[in-house]
Amino acid sequence: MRSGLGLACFVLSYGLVFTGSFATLLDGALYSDKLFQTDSLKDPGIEPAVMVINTVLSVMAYEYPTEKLSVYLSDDAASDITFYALLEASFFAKHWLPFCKRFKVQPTSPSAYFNTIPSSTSSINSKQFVAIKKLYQDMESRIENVTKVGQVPEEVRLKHKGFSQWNSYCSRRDHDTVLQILLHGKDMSARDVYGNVMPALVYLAREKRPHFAHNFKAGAMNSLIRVSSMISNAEVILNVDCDMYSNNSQSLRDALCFFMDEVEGHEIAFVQTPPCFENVTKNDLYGGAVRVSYEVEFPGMDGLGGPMYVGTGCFHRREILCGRKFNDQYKNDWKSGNENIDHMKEASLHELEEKSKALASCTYEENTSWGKETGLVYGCLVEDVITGLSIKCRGWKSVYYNPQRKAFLGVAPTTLPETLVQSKRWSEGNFHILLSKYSPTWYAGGLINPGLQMAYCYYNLWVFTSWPTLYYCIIPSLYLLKGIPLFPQMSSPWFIPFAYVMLGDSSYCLLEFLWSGGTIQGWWNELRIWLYKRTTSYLFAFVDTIIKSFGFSNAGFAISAKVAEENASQRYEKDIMEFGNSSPMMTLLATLAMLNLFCLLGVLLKQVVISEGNVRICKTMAVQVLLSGVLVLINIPIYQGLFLRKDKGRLPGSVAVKATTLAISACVLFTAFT
Ligand SMILES: O=c1ccn([C@@H]2O[C@H](COP(=O)(O)OP(=O)(O)O[C@H]3O[C@H](CO)[C@@H](O)[C@H](O)[C@H]3O)[C@@H](O)[C@H]2O)c(=O)[nH]1
Ligand SMILES: [Mn+2]
Repeated sequence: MRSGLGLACFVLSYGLVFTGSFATLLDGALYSDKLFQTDSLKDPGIEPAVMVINTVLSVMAYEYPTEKLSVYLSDDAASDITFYALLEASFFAKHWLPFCKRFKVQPTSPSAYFNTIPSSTSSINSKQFVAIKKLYQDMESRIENVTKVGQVPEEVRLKHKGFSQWNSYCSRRDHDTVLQILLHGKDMSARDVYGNVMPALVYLAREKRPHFAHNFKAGAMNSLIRVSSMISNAEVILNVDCDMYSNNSQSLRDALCFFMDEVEGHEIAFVQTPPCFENVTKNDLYGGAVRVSYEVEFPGMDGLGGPMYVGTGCFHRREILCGRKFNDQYKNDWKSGNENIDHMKEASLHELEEKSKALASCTYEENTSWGKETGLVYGCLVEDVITGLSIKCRGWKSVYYNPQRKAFLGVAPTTLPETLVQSKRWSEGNFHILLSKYSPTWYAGGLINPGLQMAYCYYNLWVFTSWPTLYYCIIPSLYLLKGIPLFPQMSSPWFIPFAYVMLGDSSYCLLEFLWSGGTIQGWWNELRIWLYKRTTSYLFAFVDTIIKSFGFSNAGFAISAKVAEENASQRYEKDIMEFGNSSPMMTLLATLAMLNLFCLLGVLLKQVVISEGNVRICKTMAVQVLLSGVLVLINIPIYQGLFLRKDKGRLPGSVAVKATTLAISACVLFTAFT
């Protein structure tokens, strides 16, 4: 394979602290006890610097000609601690990269590597292993100390000119662009310990001002696209979230092969790898692995023009991301790429920095097509999916690349509230696409494959599934309590279609799940999450979208937490569900669980008291009993969380009171007045 293509890796980070405008009341309530408190520099933060640099180091160590590789870190919190960590990483990389090359290290994220390879069984020369591990641990503890203190020590600040850029810094939402080229081929000192060229390494915190929308991740990506076009202008861009690391140092070459394919390569805009997570447990309590999507749905879409762009672990062709329309002439157009930066060849690094800084200013995009036709599309909570769709509508295809050794591994949410908030963001974003300019229902018609149109709709219509699900969680149980059958009797032929749908659907889903590598317990857990997402996330996303469309609030990107406190992690490992707050979402879930419990208990009690025997109820209302029964069984973790557990992750007493009162009132009112 020709190794001529340049690659820019974008690592996106929100930095050490939680920032950004929180828009919705619902999110606000949900996050109030967890995230708002992290708004202090001393907090370990939701995206720890050590995690971020591990991502950076893992992509720097790709098996690829280093002079063609540049890595950009976007720090949306503009934290000097993250900058300090990156500076440390740039020194450590001088040892780490040659070590990875020499011993074919996998994964190339040092922390993941040291965690997976116990030193005793290592086949690697143990002296070198011990030495590099020590270097890493020393660096890690220095960074952790600085994070704990919340301040970079004065003597370190004085040693690197980059820190002076924080002199004019006001707050995370109000600061100049901070840009520092830490490693670059032009700089003779940017060599590893054996004197080899290293990949370029750039720190960027784009300018932010209170009165300018920063457009969250999409805004950060667009700044990176521009800044990198000045510094390296590589033809291919890879973007990785800071909570993922490269787990397969070959995957970059493989991905580029798709673009360079002589027959179809010219049609391909991006190559998406599945987001996989290293922290999902065997039975995947929160359904974080999204198995069926990545093992069944995405390969399906691959046959219809290619999968969606899902934001991380995706290789893009720069020009196409910047708005280029498809035409057949695009073939073999690779060489034209780097003319743009030829004129920069003579410039000094300082000049490069200054020129690039201007591209990350918050006024740069005014009256331009950035965020509309150029770069990532703004205004949608799943900026990636809408951007991918817009690219497809311009005539391009994409490729799904799912190598055996996963290309990237990340962190999935480890609590129920986080899972539900993330899913709310996704479903809200997807609903937004349905209503947007690029709606697959009308705009995309004729532009993309009808099958792909349907696939997009499948995701875009998520929010609507909340209504039937809520109906089935409430109404049949209430009618059961009242003694009114809603479904055909078991002896009636009309029962057959119901039985067919119930059995057919659940056994098909189960098989699909097992086939995708899951366990039976995992399927049951996923069924629970399926239910919880539909009754809370999707409902709240729907309501929020309506409220927003009347202009009452703006969309906000609720960042997913990346670290959990010690006890919570232990519970996570043991598959004990973590609730831990009294948000409206938790109250709603608890109320539905209590309602079903009361209805089922009520009806059983009636059977005992009015000794008509169990025969009648089984005959006339079997489906309702089954439905309530399954709902009660699936909600067992909620009952435990409400009444049996004492740890911090349980449901608070106030939720128990609210849920019980609401559920009893619903039962009483329903039986009395209908
Ligand atoms: O204003 C922002 C907000 C987020 N990010 C970064 O965006 C990434 C994704 O954010 P995260 O909180 O981790 O969200 P997830 O729910 O884990 O992300 C999934 O969903 C997002 C869309 O909702 C996609 O963009 C992501 O790629 C996908 O992994 C992280 O690296 C963040 O640092 C920014 O740089 N700036
Ligand atoms: Mn994430």
